[in-house]
Amino acid sequence: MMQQYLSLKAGYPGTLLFYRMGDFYELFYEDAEKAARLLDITLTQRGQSAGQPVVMAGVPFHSVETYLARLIKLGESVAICEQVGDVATAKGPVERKVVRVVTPGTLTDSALLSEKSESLLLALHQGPRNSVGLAWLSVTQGEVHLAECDADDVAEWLLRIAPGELIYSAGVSPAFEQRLQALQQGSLSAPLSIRPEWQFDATLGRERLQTLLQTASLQAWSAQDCPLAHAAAAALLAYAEHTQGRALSHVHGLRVQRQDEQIDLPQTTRRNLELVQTLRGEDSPTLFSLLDTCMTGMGSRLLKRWLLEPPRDRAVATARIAAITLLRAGAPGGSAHGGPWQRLREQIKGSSDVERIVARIALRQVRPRELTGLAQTLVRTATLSPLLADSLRVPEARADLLAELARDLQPPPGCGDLLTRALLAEPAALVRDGGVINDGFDAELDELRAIQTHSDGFLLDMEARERARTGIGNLRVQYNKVHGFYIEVTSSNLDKVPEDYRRRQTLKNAERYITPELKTFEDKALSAQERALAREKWLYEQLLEQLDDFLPTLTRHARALAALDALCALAERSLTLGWNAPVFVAEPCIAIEAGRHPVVEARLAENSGGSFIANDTQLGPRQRMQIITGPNMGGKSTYMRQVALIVLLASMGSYVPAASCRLGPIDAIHTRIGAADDLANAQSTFMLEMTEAAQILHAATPHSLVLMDEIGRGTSTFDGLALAGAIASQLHDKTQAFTLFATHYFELTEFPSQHRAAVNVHVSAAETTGPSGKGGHGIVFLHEIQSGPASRSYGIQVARLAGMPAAVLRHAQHALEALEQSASQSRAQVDLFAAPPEPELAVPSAVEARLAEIDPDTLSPRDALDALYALKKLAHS
Ligand SMILES: Nc1ncnc2c1ncn2[C@@H]1O[C@H](COP(=O)(O)OP(=O)(O)OP(=O)(O)O)[C@@H](O)[C@H]1O
Repeated sequence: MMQQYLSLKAGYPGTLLFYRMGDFYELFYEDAEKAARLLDITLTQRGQSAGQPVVMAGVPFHSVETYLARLIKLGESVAICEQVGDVATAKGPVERKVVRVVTPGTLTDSALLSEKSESLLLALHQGPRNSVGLAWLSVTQGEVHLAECDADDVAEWLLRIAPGELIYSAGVSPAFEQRLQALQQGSLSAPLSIRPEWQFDATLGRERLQTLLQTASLQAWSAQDCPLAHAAAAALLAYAEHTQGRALSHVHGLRVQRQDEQIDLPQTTRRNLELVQTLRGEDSPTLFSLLDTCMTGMGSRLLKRWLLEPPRDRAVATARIAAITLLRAGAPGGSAHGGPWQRLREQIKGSSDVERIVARIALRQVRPRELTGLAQTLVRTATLSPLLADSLRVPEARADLLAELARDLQPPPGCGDLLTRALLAEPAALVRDGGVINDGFDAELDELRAIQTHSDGFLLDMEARERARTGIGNLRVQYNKVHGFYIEVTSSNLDKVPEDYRRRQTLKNAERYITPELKTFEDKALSAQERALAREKWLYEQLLEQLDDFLPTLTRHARALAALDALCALAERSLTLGWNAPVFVAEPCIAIEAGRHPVVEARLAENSGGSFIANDTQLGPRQRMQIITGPNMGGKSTYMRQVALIVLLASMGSYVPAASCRLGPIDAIHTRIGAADDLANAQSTFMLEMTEAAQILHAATPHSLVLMDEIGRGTSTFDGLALAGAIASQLHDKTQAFTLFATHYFELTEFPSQHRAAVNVHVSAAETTGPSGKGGHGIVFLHEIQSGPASRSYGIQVARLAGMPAAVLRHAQHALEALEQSASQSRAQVDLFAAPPEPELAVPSAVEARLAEIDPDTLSPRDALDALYALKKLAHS
């Protein structure tokens, strides 16, 4: 057995091998030690192999899911090795095989997956000239994504895609590998797996994709010209198939993602705007947790994708908004109830996760109860298509989104019927136990089952006959799993036992016997049971084969169901939260009337902390920048974020929390908002602040929205002020992005007087007489954005609100007055925003000129070395 184990294990190095032995999965040697440490299970020793005691640890098979979940969470992979041979006939150890490998990026088991997010596997291929190919997929989803990018942008792509596991070639350069490892130890928590270099082959990748999609060319997906991504796809598919133990026959979709197709939402923006996670790393309250009232996991996952991947092209958002308008229509008096969305949602409610079930059918991992769930869902969703057509009067031929969904929502004919005929209404959890296939579906199974059913009658009959024959009134004929059939006679009646009874078992107060007649019956009944089980297994496999034909239609059905669910959620939100449809225009602008921050507003409503004060925003070619001042706690951050959230919601195709919103083209939302030190990456607050600001200055365009919150505050006043002024000038003059620039530097309120496209606005606050007339002044935040600069900063008043001791406040007030006096005498002579003198026109040095002539890609190693010596010489000459 150890030989068998070791040869299986050799195929799965670096993976924990769960070796099935009876009711346990056992692990041996290092695997056992590792599992014992990670799972806190007992390590034992048994027997000897090659003269050494065998170290082992095991987990019971019925609770394997719990252990798997814990290991996967820790980034481990597990190979599941089952007994596949016949235990009864096996000579030596029964045949075993690894049936699947469970890895963090290729999960398919509903118990291991999060309902609301995808588990993604991503392959990276390092190409020549600083370029990289990416390919990724969710095994439960049926779509492969491809992309190519610059090596410098890989981190941003990876953080955006957030894969659960990352694979790369053993042939990447050490520098590339180091970068990946640094990233993994930082913000990307995905485990890394190294695969052999030959698996990253572009031609192989293209062929594999073509086979999956059953086409001769990838042209229809505009995916023919990305060889680096093809190479990544080759390794991706090989690995995914290796883990599942079979081909991914349900993968029928392909998408090439290009950097300029989506609105760029860098990782900092996602974090700062708390889109799917709060700054503390919790799931709520976030924009997504507020939006997600979907009825199904598929709907939630799709909604999240819409939120995080808004396209730049407005066609998709326009179609979704039009669909939401139709779904809301007819709600009496604009109330939150009674629109078509509500009737549709009642039907969607309780639907199974068709998308994942489809994948599990294709991978032969589906459980009987998932299939009955699918059958019930198909019955429910069969009503959706006519309901959509009816309530919206959407003619089938119309080309809008809802009409398209209505078409795709028609369940594949015959599929539900096949499932209902084939499966019992409440089947057993596992096919292994039998009790899955419906009566009347298969004549042979029915016959085998009949033998078992008739056995009850036979036993009663025999019991009566034997009682009469022996005169033992309490004689019983029974069956149990361990001992089979037997006749039980209590001790007091043993003298009446006839000759032909053979003893089978002795109990405390009784004896159990078998007779030739009972033995013959037992053989027949038990073999019928065994044959029925085998027949059921076979029928189940046949059923899955038949279901394969429905997979493409079921995939479309699942997508349509998810999309309708997400649209209904957006319709419901828009009514419940009082949102309005945005309008897209061609000219660059962000014009918002009475905008609100949806999450802060909801929180205020929940805690009955007063109502949210709505604010307008006007940004356009003539007014591209707002310098926002006002007291701490006044609402500057809230205002800036609300503008970004409204822009994002509109771009994903949702109604928005504003009375009206006109939006021009947007290519990115950048944010620089103070957060905690990134200690893990050894960056100080100020370093991080400057790094993020620099990235924004490089990436932003006139179509970007930029949020800058208190830039420069991480260093000394003069440094900070000087940098903030210079950054504002760059954004205004060169980048020309729509910019919201909140600051506590009063000096910056001078900025608009010298920059035509900038204006001052401030959040208003009112001073009140101090609490209970004790002197000093209090402050009331009005949270209203008004034009012009703030008159003062109120820092000391806010400190008073925070409970600062009175002595400290008096001290601070005194110092403030002195500072203000000296500042007013010395300021004004400095022009913060004057452009610096141009640096002398630099003539390229001899070294630079020589460098420009070199093309590294055409150099042999020898030439490169020569060039290096030549450069060094030039530098010293
Ligand atoms: N428009 C508004 N209506 C109602 N309450 C608001 C509004 N804006 C902000 N608030 C409340 O004020 C609190 C503080 O707002 P915010 O953090 O935006 O202030 P800030 O001006 O950025 O402060 P600081 O300068 O200290 O960072 C919010 O948590 C929210 O409860």
